[in-house]
Amino acid sequence: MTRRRLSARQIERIRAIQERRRERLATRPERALAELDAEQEPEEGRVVVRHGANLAVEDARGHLVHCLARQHIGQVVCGDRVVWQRLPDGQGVVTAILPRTTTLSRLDATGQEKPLAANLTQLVILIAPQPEPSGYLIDQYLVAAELIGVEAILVGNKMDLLPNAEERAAFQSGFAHYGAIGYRTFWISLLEPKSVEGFIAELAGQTSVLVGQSGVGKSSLVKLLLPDREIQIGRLSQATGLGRHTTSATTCYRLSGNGFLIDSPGVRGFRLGKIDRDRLQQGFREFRPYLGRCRFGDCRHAREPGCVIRQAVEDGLIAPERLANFHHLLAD
Ligand SMILES: Nc1nc2c(ncn2[C@@H]2O[C@H](COP(=O)(O)OP(=O)(O)OP(=O)(O)O)[C@@H](O)[C@H]2O)c(=O)[nH]1
Ligand SMILES: [Zn+2]
Repeated sequence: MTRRRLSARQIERIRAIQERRRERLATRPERALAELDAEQEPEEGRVVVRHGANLAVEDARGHLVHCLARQHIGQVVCGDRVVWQRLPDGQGVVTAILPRTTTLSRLDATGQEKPLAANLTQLVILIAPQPEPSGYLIDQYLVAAELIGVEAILVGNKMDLLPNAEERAAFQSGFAHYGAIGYRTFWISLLEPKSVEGFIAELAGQTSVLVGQSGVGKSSLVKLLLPDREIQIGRLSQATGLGRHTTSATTCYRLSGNGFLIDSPGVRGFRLGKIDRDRLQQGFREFRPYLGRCRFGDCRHAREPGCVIRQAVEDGLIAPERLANFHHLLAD
């Protein structure tokens, strides 16, 4: 899980190419399009579906092109910004992956990191009163978000199951410590459309990924967010020749309110891989001001004397359940 930034030069170069293309398209569209095709000059695009070796790339004009990737350029994933070239038959070949800002990865059977999606900006963690939430799982997702370098928001769904105000307040107070360390929290019910508005506004301008336990309402939420999902899939299938496989493929959907949702069974089932103590404690954002200040450099914040993290828990500055989950993750 890595975060890399584009250099100022790279950004400048991409801007210049985009600007030139926009100018040509605006002033002499016929000529510009003919030129593009005739020259088959490398273009930039975004991978919106990946299914095995098959890719659907959205070009600068918003058209979809069925592409295959050139060998040895690395694993291309959904959300990647790529350089591609049109072949005489109208299909394309991806020749390079542009630097990623963020990467969501999983560990494969051999323990190697395999990218699942790229350039996401936000992890949406869905919970509900039923099935009973697991703080342990929430903390795993939060650690992953921290290490990937994306925002995380916590969304409590099915609040209609707690119509009683006291019950609802009691449930919500179990997650107050997340708000206290800066994670935004939303309480919604898909049965009450008004309750979802504030949360939906958080998706604007972001590339979000939705995760959570089975049964919390992920599919239902996707249906609400993407009323045109079937149409988008149909369009992708048709334009790319990928067929209905696109329902199981990782797909970058366009949200109506200016944003993207990257979704697939694989992405929904994403779990934190194995990580060492140093990275793990970096993943607990409220620990960071204390790191390196314990008496022992390799302090595991358990029974060691002079542990500033445990002291912070005793002083009420760090939630005890967060430290407990840190230990649990460390032991796993
Ligand atoms: N009462 C209530 N039920 C809901 C709400 N949202 C979803 N559900 C129901 O919860 C059940 C599970 O929803 P799904 O959308 O299938 O959950 P999921 O997270 O996609 O589950 P998996 O596919 O197993 O990962 C369904 O019966 C939904 O109708 C809600 O806001 N309130
Ligand atoms: Zn310590």
